[in-house]
Amino acid sequence: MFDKSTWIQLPRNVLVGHGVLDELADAVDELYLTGRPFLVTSPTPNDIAGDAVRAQFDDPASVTIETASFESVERVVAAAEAADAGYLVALGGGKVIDTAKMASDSLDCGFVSVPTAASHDGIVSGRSSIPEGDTRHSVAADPPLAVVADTAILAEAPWELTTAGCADIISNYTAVKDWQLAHRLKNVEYSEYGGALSQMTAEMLVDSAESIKPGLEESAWVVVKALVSSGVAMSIAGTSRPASGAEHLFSHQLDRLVPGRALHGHQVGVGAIVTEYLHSGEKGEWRDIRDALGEVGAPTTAGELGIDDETIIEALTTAHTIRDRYTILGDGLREDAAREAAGFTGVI
Ligand SMILES: NC(=O)C1=CN([C@@H]2O[C@H](COP(=O)(O)OP(=O)(O)OC[C@H]3O[C@@H](n4cnc5c(N)ncnc54)[C@H](OP(=O)(O)O)[C@@H]3O)[C@@H](O)[C@H]2O)C=CC1
Ligand SMILES: O=C(CO)COP(=O)(O)O
Ligand SMILES: [Zn+2]
Repeated sequence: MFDKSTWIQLPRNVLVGHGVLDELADAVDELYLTGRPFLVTSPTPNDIAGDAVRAQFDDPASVTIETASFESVERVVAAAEAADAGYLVALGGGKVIDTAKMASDSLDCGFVSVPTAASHDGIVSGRSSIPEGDTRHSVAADPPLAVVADTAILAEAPWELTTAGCADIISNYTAVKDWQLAHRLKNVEYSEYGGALSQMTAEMLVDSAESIKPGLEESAWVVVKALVSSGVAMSIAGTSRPASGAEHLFSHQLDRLVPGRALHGHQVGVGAIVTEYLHSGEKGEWRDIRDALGEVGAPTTAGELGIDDETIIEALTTAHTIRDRYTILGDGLREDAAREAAGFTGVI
């Protein structure tokens, strides 16, 4: 008997372009949402666009969070319940969107994603990435009902946020390789569509790398479209596997060892250089990854991340413990192998 089934959830409206923030209320109207709008944001995004969002709604309520954590999710849920919120509007970077995504799931209400930085591919994904103690959960959560990505705001954000988004996309190369490896060795379910879309998204971004330059709004356009596409790949796959492999485990471990030191996208990019070396060896494609990162202006070394060599080695040798996700790291990278890989690739 044929017994496969799948449920792919995607946003209904995706608005990307100059000034689309002004169309937020129209995009929300189209969704037939009812009740009081509740804005979830963080300090900088609130300063940049909080008032512009609030001005479009009657009687909005809001909360500001500082970290992506289960405590923040609980705080948002409690504040939204107290405000009798009908739906959430997430205005900010990855931590705000992940927190609002989980809170809306818990509140059983819809949410709308309004990214202020083209820094990560969680903008439309059906996953939340939340750290807890020694581990980091990739939690299934309904994706946004709509995404409103104003390229005027994204282009004004510090350039490093955009290069972090590029690196999060470039890391799809190694994430897909890890997923295919886990499929072959551990029979992990693999989605051809999810894998192909993720890989194609990385290829298209790298092919456009020349046009990704600071000060050009078109760069924000190219990058945010790739981030949307990568998020769709995760939604198709029903897992973050298309966009998160060993390079992400390495970055999550860095978040524990040296919290807040470097951006998520920058860390996963440097991680991808090393894990590509582990996949394909000295003559392999790690140079292509490094050069693609370099071309968009993302870090390629520990020094550029502002992280010392020993912390890089500790993260590489312990990354496999972060979660039960089989990758090229297997049951752990030996310290001498980690030094060889990071040294040969020039990461340390
Ligand atoms: N769910 C998923 O599928 C995915 C989730 N992620 C997660 O997303 C997070 C990374 O996202 P990222 O956006 O890098 O991290 P943050 O949300 O922490 O944002 C990074 C910094 O940028 C600031 N900021 C945001 N917008 C602007 C702006 N327009 N101008 C100036 N500063 C701005 C933030 O300010 P402030 O401090 O005030 O917030 C913050 O200091 C990680 O937690 C990662 O795990 C990443 C990829 C996929
Ligand atoms: O960052 C992600 C994809 O870019 C997903 O994060 P996780 O590794 O927590 O699933
Ligand atoms: Zn990522």
